[in-house]
Formats: sequence, structure tokens, C-alpha cells
Amino acid sequence: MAEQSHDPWQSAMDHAVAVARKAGEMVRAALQVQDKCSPVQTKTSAVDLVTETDQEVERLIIQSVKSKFPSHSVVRRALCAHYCPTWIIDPIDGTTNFSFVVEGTRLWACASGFAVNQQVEWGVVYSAIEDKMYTARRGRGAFCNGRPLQVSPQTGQRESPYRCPTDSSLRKVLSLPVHGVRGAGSAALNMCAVAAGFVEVYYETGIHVWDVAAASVIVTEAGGVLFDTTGEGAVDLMSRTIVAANNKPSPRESSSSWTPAVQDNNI
Ligand SMILES: O=P([O-])([O-])O[C@@H]1[C@H](O)[C@H](O)[C@@H](O)[C@H](O)[C@H]1O
Ligand SMILES: [Mg+2]
Repeated sequence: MAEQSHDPWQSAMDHAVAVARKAGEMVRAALQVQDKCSPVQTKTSAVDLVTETDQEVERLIIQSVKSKFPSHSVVRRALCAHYCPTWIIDPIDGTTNFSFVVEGTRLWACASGFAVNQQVEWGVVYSAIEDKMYTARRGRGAFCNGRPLQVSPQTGQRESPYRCPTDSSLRKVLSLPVHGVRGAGSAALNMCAVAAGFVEVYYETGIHVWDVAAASVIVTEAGGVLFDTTGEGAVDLMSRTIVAANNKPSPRESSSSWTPAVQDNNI
């Protein structure tokens, strides 16, 4: 079918939802087959765990986008520098959880973000194990299975027996006691947890654009904010660091009263 002209970004997003469901089924089925969950050697596998299933899902997405939206690019490694509409895909975000299957683990997702002129226009993140489809379109809100998402209203300090055992950059941004720290993985789902109001902050360094592109717009459309790990700059999705939060503390608050729960995958 040819590209729709009335609202091309919306039809691309609708297509991403359908492809994510198909991809989710494919990944769930692969969990039953040892070979499909095992890491394979690739040029980048020293730093990036890849399974046969990642590759199959990647092919599925690329082929379906290319046949339905021939003018769109599909990438894993760049936020397109030009106007060119670009799908930024992570076939399985949380490959480690998928590959080294922990019984009952749910923290992997199929993620697609869509950028035009370096602006993320929509994001789709599908947690197949939970059957949760997170979607957001810039300016039109964020949803999970069609229900609107809203970040947590938490702003003040929580009673907490814990201190945040983090490195100095995190301490600089989030320098207070927090209720708890979780590092279970899937950057995209951790960010969706911020969007859904389950936690107040997700932080990671060393992250890639394809891990966070889709969920970035889900966070902001749910009322959240993205910023860099200095706590001062706007986020650059290519910078490999990100903080996604329900709100951004003022400098005064950040040293005295802002105490969200934290997810930190680098602990
Ligand atoms: O490799 P992948 O499974 O797509 O993505 C990884 C996951 O999102 C993980 O939670 C995060 O901690 C890593 O930094 C990512 O690389
Ligand atoms: Mg990923």
C-alpha cells in the first residue's frame, strides 16, 4: 500500500504499533528455542549483545517499513541529520534479559522512534510479556494500551531508609536520599515507568540513541522532562547519557529537597 498523504506520520505510527505486536510475538516464541536466545558474533558484539532474534526482528521491521514507506530510512545508529523521516529501531531493548532468561522476566521491549529533522515525532514501545503498548505522538499525549499516561506528581522528599549508592555524576544531579534504586534493565521500559508515574527518575550513561529515542517522546508527552547528567543542559539523544524525570529540580531544590526514586542501570 502506498504512503498515506493526509497524515503520514500517524499512518507510520499506526504501522509501528502493528509491527511491534508482530515483533513481540516473534520474540516471545523465540524464548522457547535456546538457539534463538543465544548471543551471536557480530562486528559490534563486544559492546552490543545481539541474538539471532534481534536480527530477525530487525529484518522484519526494516522490510515492512521499506515496503510501506519507501521514502523512510531505518537506522539503529543515528538520529538522522537531515529532514529525511527516519525510524530509529531497537528490535529487542533488553537483549541481556531476553538472552540470559531469568524465569518470568518481563523487561525487554520492541521499540521504534520516528525522527524528522532531528525531532522525535512519535515513539512506540511494546512490552510483549505484559502486553503493554506504550505510544506517544509529539503534542498529542502519551498512552499505554490507549490509557493516558501521566508522570508522578512527587516533588518533595520521601521518607527513606536508603541512600543512593551512585557515582559522582549521579550524585551531582540527584544528590539526596531516595526511596530505592532499581537497575533491572530495558532502558525503554524504565523510561516508560517514569512516564507512567511508577518511578520519578531514570538515569543512565553509556546508553545509545536507539535505546531511548522511542521512549523519549513518551516521557515528555506524559509531562516528564529529559536532561543531561549535569542537570543543566537539554538532552542530546546522541550524547549517550540521559536523565528522564517527572520534573526538573531547580538548583536550590536539587541540593535540598528533591528526592525521587531512581533507576540506575550503571550501579
Ligand atoms: O542492548 P539493548 O538490550 O538493546 O539495550 C540495553 C538495555 O536498554 C539496558 O537496559 C541498558 O542498560 C543498556 O545500556 C542498553 O544497551
Ligand atoms: Mg536497547
